[in-house]
Amino acid sequence: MYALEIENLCKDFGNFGIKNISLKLPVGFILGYVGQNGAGKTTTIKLIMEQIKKDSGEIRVFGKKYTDDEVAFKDMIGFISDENYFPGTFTTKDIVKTMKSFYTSFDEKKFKAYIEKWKLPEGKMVKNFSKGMKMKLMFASVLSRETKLLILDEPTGGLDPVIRIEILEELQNYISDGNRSVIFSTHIMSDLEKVADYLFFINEGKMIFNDTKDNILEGFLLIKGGSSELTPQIEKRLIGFKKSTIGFTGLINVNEKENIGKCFLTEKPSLEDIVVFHING
Ligand SMILES: Nc1ncnc2c1ncn2[C@@H]1O[C@H](COP(=O)(O)OP(=O)(O)OP(=O)(O)O)[C@@H](O)[C@H]1O
Repeated sequence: MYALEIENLCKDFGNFGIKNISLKLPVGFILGYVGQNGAGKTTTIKLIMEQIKKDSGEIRVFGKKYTDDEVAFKDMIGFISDENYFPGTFTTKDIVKTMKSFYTSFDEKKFKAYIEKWKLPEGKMVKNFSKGMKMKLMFASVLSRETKLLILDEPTGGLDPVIRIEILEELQNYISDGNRSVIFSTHIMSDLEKVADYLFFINEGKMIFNDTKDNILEGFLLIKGGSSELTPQIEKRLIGFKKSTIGFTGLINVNEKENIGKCFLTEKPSLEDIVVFHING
């Protein structure tokens, strides 16, 4: 069984669409959902959460569809978006009251421990919290429930490096018993390098690649050569490239190495290189 299984998911908005997306996230792992602004990350997340209706396809969380049992489906999921979803006038006390009324598994003691650990002010209204404090508050509320899958839409965007690292550590703790999984969208490649086990790269609503992070890093090579070496034959083998005054750098599939000849310098790409050259290509 998979923590999250998506099969042939489609949603057409007219000028944009999610086009036949499929993915499988095994239990006990973290998947990074990557793509440019407007690539379709939030739309995919909203489709999983049934905040918008899909046109076709199947979505299962731990084997269950939303339509099997809405409450049980939502109970399994902890959702965090990059925007605070608590009313601005709420204090931590109001959050406890609300969470208790919605979720039987909400553990007030655990919540209070997070509030203390992260030094979140108890009397202050949420609207007066900083961005990092609001994000920690959402994490505290979600992590104080019994969930199996965290779905996070840019949870670390706009946060300082210290808070980002704390949050990434929480994600690793969350999956450490091997029974839970995380999917998170992000633009921050260093966060993916730190914690993601799997990567899904979406562009213009379509899947570009989807594999373990290690396979993706091993699957491509950077090649470097002089300007005159960038012949049309070489160019067509490149996934993407950039030119400089003295030469070019391009990305190839690792199994193209034999076909491009030996005159080029090769280097292992970073995740950022892989993503950027795919987009430029
Ligand atoms: N309800 C809607 N109706 C019509 N178009 C929509 C709707 N929701 C999203 N879109 C379009 O879908 C496209 C993808 O948007 P989405 O928010 O999924 O991108 P994203 O990858 O999350 O981008 P970002 O990184 O900027 O958050 C955009 O062109 C957006 O305008």
